[in-house]
Formats: sequence, C-alpha cells, structure tokens
Amino acid sequence: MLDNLEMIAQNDPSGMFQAVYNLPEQIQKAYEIGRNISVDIKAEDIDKVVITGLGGSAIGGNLLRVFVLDQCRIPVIVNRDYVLPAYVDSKTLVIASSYSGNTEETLSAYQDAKTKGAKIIAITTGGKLKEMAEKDGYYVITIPGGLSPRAALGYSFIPLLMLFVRIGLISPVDDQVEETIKVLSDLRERYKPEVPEEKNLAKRLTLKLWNKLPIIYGISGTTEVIAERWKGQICENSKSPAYFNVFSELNHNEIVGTESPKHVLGLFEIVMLHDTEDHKRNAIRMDITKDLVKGVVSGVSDIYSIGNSRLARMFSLIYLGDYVSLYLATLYQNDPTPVKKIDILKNKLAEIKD
Ligand SMILES: O=P(O)(O)OC[C@H]1O[C@](O)(CO)[C@@H](O)[C@@H]1O
Repeated sequence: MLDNLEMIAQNDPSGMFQAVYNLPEQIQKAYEIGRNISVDIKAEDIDKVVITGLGGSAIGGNLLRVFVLDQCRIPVIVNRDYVLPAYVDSKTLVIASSYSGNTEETLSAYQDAKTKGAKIIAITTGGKLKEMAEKDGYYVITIPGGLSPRAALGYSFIPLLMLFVRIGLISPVDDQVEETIKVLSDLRERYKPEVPEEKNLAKRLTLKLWNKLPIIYGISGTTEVIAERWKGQICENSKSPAYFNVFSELNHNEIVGTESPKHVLGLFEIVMLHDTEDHKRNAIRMDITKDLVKGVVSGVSDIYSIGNSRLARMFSLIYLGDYVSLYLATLYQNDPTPVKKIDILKNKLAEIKD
C-alpha cells in the first residue's frame, strides 16, 4: 500500500518528504552556521542556561538539554511559557529560539529575559525576534528560512550544540556531527518511498500504527525527548493523535491504567525506543512492561538507535519517527505541511488583545 509512489506524491504537494530527505544536508549547513558563531560569553560568566521556545524549537532545546546531561556542569532548562522563572538573572544565558521569529510566547519570554537582565542570544530565521534582538544589541544566530519549523530541527539544534562548545560547556562535537550525517544519509536510502515495504522499516512500522493510537515510550536521559518528538511529528504531519511517556516514571502510574476499558486499550500500538546508553534498570523495566501489556494493547514494537556517537544515535531514532509520520499522513490522505487548526487558533488569539 505504501509502495504506491503516486499516492505519496499526491499527499505531499508541499514537499515535506523532500525536506525530511534533505536533513543530512541541513545538518551540514547548520554545522557551518554553528562554526561561525562568535559570541564572547564564557562558561564562567553564567551559572545556568534557559532555552525558551515552543513546538519544534522547544524540542531542539530539549534535545540539547538531554544531549549535554553527561557533560555540562550547569543546569540547562527549557522554558515553554510567556514568562521565565524567577531564578533567571544576570548569570543566566537565555536562548530565545523561534524559527519564524514570531511566536508570541517566545517574544514575551524574550522581553522578560531583558527585564531580568539575562545574557541573551536569539536563534531565528528573522521575524520580530531578529528585529528586536538586533535592535537591543544581542547576538543573533540567523538560520535559513523556508521550512516548517518542525522540519528545521537541524537548524534549531546543531547551532546551539556548537554554541555550547564555543562557550566551553561541552567538548567538541565535530566527529559526532560527521557520523550523524553519514548515518542519516544511509538511513534515508532505507526509509525513502522508493524502497518497498518488506525492506523498509519506516513503512512496516507505519502499517502497524495505522488506524491505531500510537503510544511512544522513551527512557529518561536518553530517548525521552525523542519520544516526544515522535508524538509531535505524528500529530502535526499525520493529523492524527499520538501520545508519549517516559520510563521509569510511567512504571509508577501509567502501567496500572491498562486494565479497562479493553476496547480502548486494544487500539494502543506501543513503540519502545531503545538506546545503548539507557540505564540498565530502565532497559529491564521496558522488557517487564512489555510482558505486562502484551495481549492487552494491540502491539508493541522495539526500535533501536543506530550509530556509535550519542548524536548519531539520537538522530537515527528521530529520523525514523519523521518518516513514519509522513507515511501515516499518506495513509490518512493528509498533506503533512499545513497545520490549519494552529492557524485558526493563532488568528483567533490575534483578535483578542489584553
Ligand atoms: O519555531 P517557531 O516559529 O517559534 O514555532 C514554534 C512552533 O509553533 C508552530 O509554528 C505552531 O504554532 C509550530 O509548528 C512550531 O513548532
């Protein structure tokens, strides 16, 4: 069914498949942008980093938070609100991340960062954020426009990673970026529409999730944000629901909610994301949980990261989720690009001034 290339083309008039296919090139360009960052902030000038953004931009920040967990000696926090926490001060680096540069919560948080006297860096394609940050004299990392924010994860994540290296918060990542580009370039030749179902993991997994409720499980400290990314991509690209949760937390509550109602649970199709750096006890928890829910839910699939470096493994899982969300969109006959409900919401919000 997913081998019908004409059907895929019809449901992707705006080229989201192409944007996903181009992720390795995007990461290469993002890396070059990152290498040219020339801020004069030093690690000793700051005692925490707050990345403020929404949706795809928040995911970029959140991936960074997890990526640096084993190295960075100061807290990295992601803020998705109009305001920043009270602990933001002159020793805080606030990174305002908005692909469009016009997301109202991010613009408001940017103003709050100014009021609180934080050190500020903006990452954006333009919009009001770039205008304000340049006028206020803050450093702006300008990334290329023309994509949906969720298709620009390379641009919203890699330059921030390079910024962390530049500031001295983490060690260089050049080899990891290189490996990531290689791994993704290989994976796209395995996941692309021309590869038939029997050889294409992305298509086979999509067929399991089709007409079901995808539940994506990650593990704290490794795949937690990737599970969230899968959920977001399925919702925005496929226009269908999906949920995610994280081990071990879900073992302390969600696991109990698997007895009734049976007809609803029977629609749950679980995807468990695995990584070589998962805490051993969490890996065991995943196995036990699988046994506990088998026969109750529709099915459980185990997906393993590919590659040696942390970065390559992270992106290998993200990439599969991106392709799955596009194939699901195809099966539901939805164009992955437009997000009409968000547009309606934004228009209604614009009518209401406070
Ligand atoms: O990166 P931006 O442009 O601030 O957008 C944030 C999020 O807002 C949306 O544009 C929708 O409101 C998402 O698609 C996006 O991920």
